[in-house]
Amino acid sequence: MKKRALISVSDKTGVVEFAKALVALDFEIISTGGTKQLLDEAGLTTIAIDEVTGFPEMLDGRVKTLHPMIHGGLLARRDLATHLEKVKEHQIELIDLVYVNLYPFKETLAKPDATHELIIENIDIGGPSMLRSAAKNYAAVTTLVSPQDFERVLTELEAIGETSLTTREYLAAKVFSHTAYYDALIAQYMNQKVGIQTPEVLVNGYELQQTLRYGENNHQAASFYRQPFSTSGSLVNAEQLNGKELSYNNLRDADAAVRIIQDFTEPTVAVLKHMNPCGIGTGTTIEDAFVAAYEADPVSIFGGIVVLNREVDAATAERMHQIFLEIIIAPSYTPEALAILSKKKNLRVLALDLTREEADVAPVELTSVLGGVLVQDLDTATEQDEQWEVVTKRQPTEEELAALSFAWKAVKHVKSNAIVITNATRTLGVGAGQMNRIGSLKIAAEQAADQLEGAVVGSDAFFPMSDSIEFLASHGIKAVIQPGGSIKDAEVIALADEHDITMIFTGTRHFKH
Ligand SMILES: NC(=O)c1ncn([C@@H]2O[C@H](COP(=O)(O)O)[C@@H](O)[C@H]2O)c1NC=O
Repeated sequence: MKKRALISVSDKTGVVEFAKALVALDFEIISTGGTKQLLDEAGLTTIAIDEVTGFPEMLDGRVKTLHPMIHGGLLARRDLATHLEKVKEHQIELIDLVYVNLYPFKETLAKPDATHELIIENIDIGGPSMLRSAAKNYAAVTTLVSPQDFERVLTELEAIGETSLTTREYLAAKVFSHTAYYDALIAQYMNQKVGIQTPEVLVNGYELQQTLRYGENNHQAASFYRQPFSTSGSLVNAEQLNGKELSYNNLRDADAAVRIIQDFTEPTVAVLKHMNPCGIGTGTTIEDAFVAAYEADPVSIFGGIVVLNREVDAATAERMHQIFLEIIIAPSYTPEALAILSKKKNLRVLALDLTREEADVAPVELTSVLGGVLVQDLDTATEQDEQWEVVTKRQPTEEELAALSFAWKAVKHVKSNAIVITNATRTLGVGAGQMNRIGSLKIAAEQAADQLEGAVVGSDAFFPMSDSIEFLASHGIKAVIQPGGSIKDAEVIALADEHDITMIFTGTRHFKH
């Protein structure tokens, strides 16, 4: 007896060739409306689904294959006499192979003018049902969701007249991932539609972007997955113009770099090491900004990641060419600049639109912990200085205010406890990740060294002790910006007044762990 294949696909790429190959292997083909029409036009003889079900396709295609004549043929266990007797009793013919791809739900969501009604119509019901029935019965049924697997299946059929159990099981695993991802997209859409922010179960789906050579260390396996709808300013959209493949650590550093630069509008360059900025500089041109970022820390830039928020010109490229760098990220490069940077074959050069996407809902980030994930809104807050409060008697000068604004934008991107010492155009000292605040302050001050005259300090969280103020006073610092909110605020303010220091409270904390 001939074997039976059921083919019902929305994306019809390659389906004619696949069906022809199956027919040549002595399969008969059952098919639904549009798919059948295409196959018939290609000269194949196929069986209409309603011939099998005895029911017309109805309700605008909402009901076509949802029928015991189909699901019985897919689900019946071939090793159980009772099952085989039952299908025989109901004249259900067994189906051996299924190729289904689903209504384009994701593609519909991506259309800017898609109505809710259209989106709902693009939820496939019959397709996933068939895939699940067939995949559950992988002991006997071969299930395909993608042309990727045509070759493997056809090769086995040609060689031994059937697919191997290993292949059927592998394909079933793919199917269940495929339908789960499809449903995750539907769940996400519906949650967003009705405003469920904290669903009972979290079913985010991701698509493989690339496998990585290894993770943080070379004994750790790693891969990179992208969200279904990647946002602009995200590394998944970066075009690599030169250099070695990005590693796990590169991706994390590059991501941190993109986050920093998105908070700056004027020509700005940030240099990072291990996800912390070692220098941030601004200028009237991108070359000026690079010089400022370089001068911020000419030592740590060695092996660093550089992100620039303007097109890279030849002059800036020439400066960067003089230094050993890991990655350069910018929106674009002049041909001359790219030619200069490409002289180093390992230097990773990425072109990326750095604009932060305006989202309808707050973008969230997931952080894994042992046994779960934490979900939070991205820290996209960039406070307006009108909301800031000068809590000391001394008011900032205009120049100090510009420097404090810069310091506040910079310190947000430094690991806590974070202290930056800056002027209005660049960082002078960065104290990152120390276990006490004064420790970070001392590191930043040591780096700023003889540049403290007129410099200001930014602190990502409040000063829990007045010792930091004593330190600032003894180093001649005259202006500080911090969130405020400590039980010792009054003491800290009084001490700042005593030393004629200006202090601004922003009211917003920027911890970064
Ligand atoms: N309702 C059903 O019984 C049903 N059975 C199959 N489909 C889908 O219909 C599509 C193919 O339709 P056509 O062959 O008419 O172009 C496939 O994406 C398949 O997943 C169905 N449609 C949606 O649920």
